[in-house]
Amino acid sequence: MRNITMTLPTTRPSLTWSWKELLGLCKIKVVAVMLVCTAVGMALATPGLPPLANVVMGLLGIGLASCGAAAFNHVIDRHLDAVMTRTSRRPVASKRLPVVVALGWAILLSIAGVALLAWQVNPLTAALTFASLIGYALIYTAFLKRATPQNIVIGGLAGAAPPLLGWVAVTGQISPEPLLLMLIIFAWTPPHFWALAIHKCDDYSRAGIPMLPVTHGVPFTRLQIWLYGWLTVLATLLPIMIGMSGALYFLVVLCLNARFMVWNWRVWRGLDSTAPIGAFWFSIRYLLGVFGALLLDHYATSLSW
Ligand code: HEM
Ligand SMILES: CC(C)=CCC/C(C)=C/CC/C(C)=C/COP(=O)(O)OP(=O)(O)O
Repeated sequence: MRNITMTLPTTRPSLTWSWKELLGLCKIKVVAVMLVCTAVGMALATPGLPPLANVVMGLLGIGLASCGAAAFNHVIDRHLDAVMTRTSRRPVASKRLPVVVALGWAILLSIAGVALLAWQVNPLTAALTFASLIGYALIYTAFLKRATPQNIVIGGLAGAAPPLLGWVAVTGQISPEPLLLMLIIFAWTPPHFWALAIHKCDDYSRAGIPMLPVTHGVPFTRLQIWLYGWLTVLATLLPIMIGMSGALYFLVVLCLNARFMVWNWRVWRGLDSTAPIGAFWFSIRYLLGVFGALLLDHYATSLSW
């Protein structure tokens, strides 16, 4: 009797855990923040409200493709993930989910997302989303991540694409404004990620991944975070300089930038061992704050017309 109860959970895999594991491949929280940036790109693309169909289908398609890219990352990185404490409990790395199932899920999500965009939104959005998917799932994950400490800088282009994708989903064309929004995320990625990489340096070292703190040391990485922090601050001021955003955005971003740079300063000066992980978590609130301010300012200006 005791034997039966102990073996039941492993011999009877049910659909319930399968769905939970499949969802676990999607990096839901990261994709959710990306979709916020996508939605802001959509909103800023037009003076009034963007067409509802483009918004719904665009967010759905870009969301599905991003989840597909994340699932590919879980499959390709399964051996590295298994070695790192932060990632070893992931579904494929821990062998709870078969590789073939995860791969099928990644392909299904990616095809569904890109096809939906091509069919219901426009071909340019589908093409750019596909390029971002390849950029993250293949170029970053399978190649750059293992090859160079600049992996996240180059790979950051794919992660920075969401506001451009949102803009193109509404207008059907690429313009300079969404490229500025992309630049904000692109410059933000190194302070976002290298702060975590310092905190998890031993993990990356053990897995043999050439992240900057592993290859060039923690003090050099702290300096890079400080410098890219300033680049991010400059990038957030560009929408004001070109007249895309106004006083409300400026005020919010001033406060956010001050806090962001205090965190980056604490990391740079190496004041305490908790600064890097604190800076990492703040970076996410910061990005949401900057994009929230862009949205608020856009509609505040529209309403006052
Ligand atoms: C190449 C670019 C990027 C790299 C290398 C990177 C790296 C990471 C890593 C390693 C984590 C920890 C994940 C975990 O423990 O599960 C993380 C978390 C996170 N990242 Fe990034 N990231 C990048 C771009 C982005 C972008 C573009 C966004 C959003 C627009 C984003 C939003 C987030 C969020 C919201 C979390 C927290 C997830 C959670 O709470 O589980 N990241 N990032
Ligand atoms: C279509 C489109 C916009 C695609 C972008 C897809 C996407 C989910 C990008 C997320 C960026 C990210 C979390 C990188 C970390 O990967 P990592 O492998 O370094 O981190 P890990 O060790 O936590 O897996």
